[in-house]
Amino acid sequence: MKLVIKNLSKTYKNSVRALDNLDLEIGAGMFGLLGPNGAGKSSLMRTIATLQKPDTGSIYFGDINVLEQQNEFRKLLGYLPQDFGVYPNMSALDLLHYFARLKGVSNTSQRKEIVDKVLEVTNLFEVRNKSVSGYSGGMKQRFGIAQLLLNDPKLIIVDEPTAGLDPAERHRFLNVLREIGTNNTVIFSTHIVDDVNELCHEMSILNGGRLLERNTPRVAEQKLEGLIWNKEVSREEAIVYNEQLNILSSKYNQDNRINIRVYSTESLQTEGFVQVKPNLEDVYFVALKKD
Ligand SMILES: Nc1ncnc2c1ncn2[C@@H]1O[C@H](COP(=O)(O)OP(=O)(O)OP(=O)(O)O)[C@@H](O)[C@H]1O
Repeated sequence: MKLVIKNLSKTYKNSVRALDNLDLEIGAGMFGLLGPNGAGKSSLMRTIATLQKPDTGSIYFGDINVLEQQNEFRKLLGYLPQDFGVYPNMSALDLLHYFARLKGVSNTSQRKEIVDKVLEVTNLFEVRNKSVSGYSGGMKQRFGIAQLLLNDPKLIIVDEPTAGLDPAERHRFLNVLREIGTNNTVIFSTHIVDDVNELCHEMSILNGGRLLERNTPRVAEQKLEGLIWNKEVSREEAIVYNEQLNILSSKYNQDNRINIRVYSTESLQTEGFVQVKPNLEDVYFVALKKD
């Protein structure tokens, strides 16, 4: 089923326009919503999850009018918010059985089957008898996924799930998402470019409540072919180039020199720059700069 968003706008009481006439269509698979802090990602996610109302616009999931038929839509939705509250001192197994009962799975053997399955998918089966309140950040995030999978959602929304995870936990988490993304529509927001790179077959960049780029990560990179230049410079040179050129990123290397990546439609070869293969970070920074 397709998610179709049209003309979505939201201005908060403090006059911040968090969503600005946004149009978006998302089909099956893993969709990455990439944007800096304050871009409006959570506002969009909360609006789709029917937790807040937009000022204008419509959202359809298949034939369901999301803003009008909230109860029907929520049965198909799994939502993992950016922060969720504190968990009680209960094991993952007991908590999932409890949630499953709340969701109406009253048959014991059926419930056991569902709970065991979501524990397997999220790689928590081994630690199912440990208290969730004692889980690491990554395990808690995976538990969040386990509990949203209980009612077999058709649309899954995860809002910045990898923020604050260490690299190993981040990878474990991304692997779980990859698994569930093969059979579902998953919208995944993040400010980490590599998350999208590793995971998403389609992506969009959000800034100031507007969508800047909608593409597959690879096609977005190809569009910058020939336009990205790299040079290793001193700190002083970097300051000068910063005045003259469109620097996308500057990274110190081990010799305390700086690799600058520049976007330029004109050749910078005579300046000693080397043309490099565009990456998704370039795509992201070019889109934000042009905005
Ligand atoms: N309830 C609210 N009341 C007023 N302003 C808000 C509210 N929620 C968000 N905002 C503002 O709206 C803008 C978009 O915020 P939002 O949380 O949607 O962005 P985000 O992309 O999720 O950012 P982050 O990565 O920091 O979570 C920001 O300027 C934020 O300060």
